[in-house]
Amino acid sequence: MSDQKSPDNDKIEAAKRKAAYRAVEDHFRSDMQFVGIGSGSTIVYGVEAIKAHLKAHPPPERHMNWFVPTGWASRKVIEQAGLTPIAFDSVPSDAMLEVAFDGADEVDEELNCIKGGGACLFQEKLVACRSKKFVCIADYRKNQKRLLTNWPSIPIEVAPIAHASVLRELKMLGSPDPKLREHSLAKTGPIQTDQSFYIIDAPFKTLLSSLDVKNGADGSGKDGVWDVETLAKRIKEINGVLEVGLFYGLNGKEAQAVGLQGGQKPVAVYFGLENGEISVKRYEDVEK
Ligand SMILES: O=C(CO)[C@H](O)[C@H](O)COP(=O)(O)O
Repeated sequence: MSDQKSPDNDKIEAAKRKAAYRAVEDHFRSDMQFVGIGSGSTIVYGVEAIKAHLKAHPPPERHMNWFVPTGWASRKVIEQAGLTPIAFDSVPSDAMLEVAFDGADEVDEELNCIKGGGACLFQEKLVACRSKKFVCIADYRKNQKRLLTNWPSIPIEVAPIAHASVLRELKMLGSPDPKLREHSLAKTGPIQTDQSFYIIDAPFKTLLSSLDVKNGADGSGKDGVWDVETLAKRIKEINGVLEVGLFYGLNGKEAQAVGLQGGQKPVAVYFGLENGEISVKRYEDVEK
């Protein structure tokens, strides 16, 4: 039976909504031209907040706000709010997105994220990396010291023809039981992404951070213990993998400071808390 109306669920939804409004208040302006919109249940509140902001602060005359979706569902959310979508590949090549708002499945204390619970990780990473800044919105359940604490597995997008060999290689990397994601009605088969690819969910031991490695921990995969960056790169090397749902490395501001286009990590994560407050983790405050 669904727990859609349980008090816990109400608390979670209220936390997401509050975090979304604060993130939009801090990072959205009506004169922005290209804005990325992620996927999932939390970003729906982000779009609601953007719509409210535009109503209260209309854009300059003849100015267009374009919203770049990260998949079919995200495009629907944009359209239903009466906002104007633009496909990622229609954004002019000399333009950056001013900001991208998106959710996450889990966030660690370095702001590394697991994404892809909703199977949209490939386009979410494209959009994050084309944005001056990725701003993440989440509720208190997602806030953990290390990745794979509460969230059980890493979503990986794979070419259908390669799924069996990718499963095999993931086991060789120490994932005890990687699984092809299927529809809840199993007879309809594996779920397909917006690229018509499959998703594999691969559990691993709780991941180390880059600070752990700096402090001497071994994240090379020996005994099945990995750090976020080493594992993400190793999985991405597997033939047939399109993208891995670990967002790590530089964020947009850090990337631009060294002459790169953009980064995978958020510049800030807005967590809605159980008590109705908001906790903001900013990259400036992360111990390096
Ligand atoms: O990565 C994602 C989709 O692929 C989502 O951002 C992530 O799964 C969070 O979703 P929700 O806001 O529903 O908890």
